[in-house]
Amino acid sequence: MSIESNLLKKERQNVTFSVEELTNVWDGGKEDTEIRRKVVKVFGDDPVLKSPPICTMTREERYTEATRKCVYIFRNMLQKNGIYPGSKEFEHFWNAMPIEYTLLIHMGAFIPCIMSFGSEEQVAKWLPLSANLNIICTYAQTELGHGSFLRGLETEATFDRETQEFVINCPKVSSMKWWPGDMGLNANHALVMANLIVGGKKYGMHPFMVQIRDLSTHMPLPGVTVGDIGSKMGFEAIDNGFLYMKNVRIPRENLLNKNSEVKPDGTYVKKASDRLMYGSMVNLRVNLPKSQAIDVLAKACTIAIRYSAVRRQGLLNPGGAEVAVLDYTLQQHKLIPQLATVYATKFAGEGIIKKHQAFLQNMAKGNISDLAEIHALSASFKASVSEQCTEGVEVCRRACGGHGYSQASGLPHLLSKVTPTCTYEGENTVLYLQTARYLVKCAKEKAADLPESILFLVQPIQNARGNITSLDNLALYFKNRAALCVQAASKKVNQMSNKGLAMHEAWDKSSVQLVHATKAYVIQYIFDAFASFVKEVKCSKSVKEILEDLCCLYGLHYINNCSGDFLKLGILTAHHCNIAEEAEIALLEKLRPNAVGIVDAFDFTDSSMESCLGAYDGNVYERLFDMAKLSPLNKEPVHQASYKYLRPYLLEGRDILEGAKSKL
Ligand SMILES: CCCCCCCC(=O)SCCNC(=O)CCNC(=O)[C@H](O)C(C)(C)COP(=O)(O)OP(=O)(O)OC[C@H]1O[C@@H](n2cnc3c(N)ncnc32)[C@H](O)[C@@H]1OP(=O)(O)O
Ligand SMILES: Cc1cc2nc3c(=O)[nH]c(=O)nc-3n(C[C@H](O)[C@H](O)[C@H](O)COP(=O)(O)OP(=O)(O)OC[C@H]3O[C@@H](n4cnc5c(N)ncnc54)[C@H](O)[C@@H]3O)c2cc1C
Repeated sequence: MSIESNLLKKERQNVTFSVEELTNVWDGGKEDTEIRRKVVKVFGDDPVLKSPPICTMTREERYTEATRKCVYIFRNMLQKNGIYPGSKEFEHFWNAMPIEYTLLIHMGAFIPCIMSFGSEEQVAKWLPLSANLNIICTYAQTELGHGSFLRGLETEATFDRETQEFVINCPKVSSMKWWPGDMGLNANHALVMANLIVGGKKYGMHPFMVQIRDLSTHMPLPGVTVGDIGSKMGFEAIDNGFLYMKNVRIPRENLLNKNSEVKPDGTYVKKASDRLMYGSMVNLRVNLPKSQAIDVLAKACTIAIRYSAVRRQGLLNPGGAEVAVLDYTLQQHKLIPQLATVYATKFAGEGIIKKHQAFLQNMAKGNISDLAEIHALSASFKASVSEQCTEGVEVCRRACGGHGYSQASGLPHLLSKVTPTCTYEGENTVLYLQTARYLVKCAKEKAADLPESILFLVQPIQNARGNITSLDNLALYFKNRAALCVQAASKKVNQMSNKGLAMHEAWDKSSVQLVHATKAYVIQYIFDAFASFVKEVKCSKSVKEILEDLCCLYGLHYINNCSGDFLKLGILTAHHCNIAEEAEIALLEKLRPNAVGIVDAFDFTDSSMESCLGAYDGNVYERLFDMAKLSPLNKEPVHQASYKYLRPYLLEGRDILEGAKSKL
């Protein structure tokens, strides 16, 4: 056993709680852990899913491998192993997926869309075809020229009454669909969001099923120009695409018509609120943060904390032995708060998923009264979590020094996976502004008209009592800050508009405060949800203590990072801030011996991380060396490029050196 492996073994001996029990809490119960492990094992044991490490493959190889594996998974594996939508196993299968996958938009965005936009007959037609991969469909909303401002989308679907068809056109280069995943190479259909035009009248954005490739040859159909948009910062395996359509004709029945319909005579019938057109985005904003951001930060923490426990660098005591970098308070201050973020956002996110499920059940009965609340909550939650996780992964990467820059650490891959969560499914600033719009409206309402999650906005400010670092008091500081920030931002908008500025101008000039206030609102939501979870969870005293400490750390770290705000608003005094700073350092010291245990409890397999720094055995140096040997550049002892371009000068050098030698 290497020295590094021994060091991790010792760390594990010092852990003061049951790692297995914390894993159960993380998974949602013992039974869930068993199911997750069963699914992970099925995937891990299957030889068809083995590939070379991703950092040794080209983009084309990565796309090919990911597509090969996903077709096998969705067509064979899931059915063979009883992993059906709606089953507990299905909930865990994204967790077991290979490190790179395609068909995510087809399975994760298109299929839910067909269920929410399609009539019963349309669902009966398209769902089995897509579930069996007989068709591959992308979600084509964003265009080259517009992504955020959906009323600006330019693609048109014009009704031709004679032929009972819609004619799809992208009038300009800027109107072509750009970015959708699975679209460039794999998709043969696209769910196209286009402006409906009937009899010269525009009815706004509607969803249309458009076939874009021939089902036998896979060649683009007439009028369709489609392809991959090229290399990106990450997502190398995914064929994000462009789609340019000129006079592409589709049958009238291909307008997904659960919410609105065009009759054969051209009559437009609206069956439900326009807002439901945005429902697919709410669905993804609720469900994506866990797999695409929170789990990514959890993996980055696992890598950085295990590595920091084996990496020896420098001395704490002059004359003493070299210490693990995790023993430095500053390293703890970088990494342990990231662990707190993982826990806080995961448990707060579960609350939002439950709220969304309740909303969907009500919607099925025709009640959409909670739509505004769930939209505001999911928009700001997605924005805040993606920001916190992106910043956290970069902190973890840099905390690994030089090796964190190497693809072999797995950290650059994680960073490039989490960064676009700030952009896709709604650019974060745009989403914060959506929530701000709701908060400003709520700030003017009477308490009786508000949902419980927002009541604090209009209630009198309460003073904290007793221990200033108790979870109850921390929750109160966050609530008071959110209420004061939202009230101040609303007041600013009103004052400017009272002074004569048009409402849109007053809004724009107040937008910095509005986004700030929205961030304050969502952080109070996350903290409150995590603190409530910690209070209610049934577990041993030792595991509860870990959770309480992480929750307290999440609150203190945030407060200490923006104490100016709490001071400015009169929520905390300078004396409180000093106590909060000391309390954070004390918590870091307390959590340090359990840090490896806490990341072990995430229970990631080595193959799910592909990291030389983060493997369970801690054998970092040998793994780095083995991975370097696999680099395609090391295939031959002499690389053609060095030989071809450098050799003439090397020969000159040789002659000079040999001449020099002979002169000596
Ligand atoms: C692993 C990789 C996975 C990658 C998956 C990525 C998939 C994608 O990225 S798909 C593309 C996603 N695109 C987006 O999310 C676009 C983001 N843009 C928006 O959401 C815009 O803010 C948008 C469209 C709402 C603005 O539209 P606009 O018509 O100007 O709205 P606006 O006037 O601000 O609001 C109109 C009303 O609708 C409401 N509303 C807006 N969005 C929603 C929503 N999603 N749900 C419910 N209500 C909504 C507003 O609250 C407002 O209500 P009210 O009038 O009562 O205040
Ligand atoms: C990896 C990836 C995958 C994607 N997958 C899909 C997909 O499958 N399907 C799909 O349809 N799309 C997809 N997209 C597109 C994505 O949804 C859009 O890029 C996103 O919605 C942002 O829109 P935009 O690019 O137009 O940004 P822009 O809106 O142009 O943003 C540029 C800047 O303008 C600012 N800005 C914009 N509006 C305002 C405002 N009102 N007030 C203040 N500031 C503002 C933004 O904050 C930002 O700083 C994907 C994108 C990526 C990166």
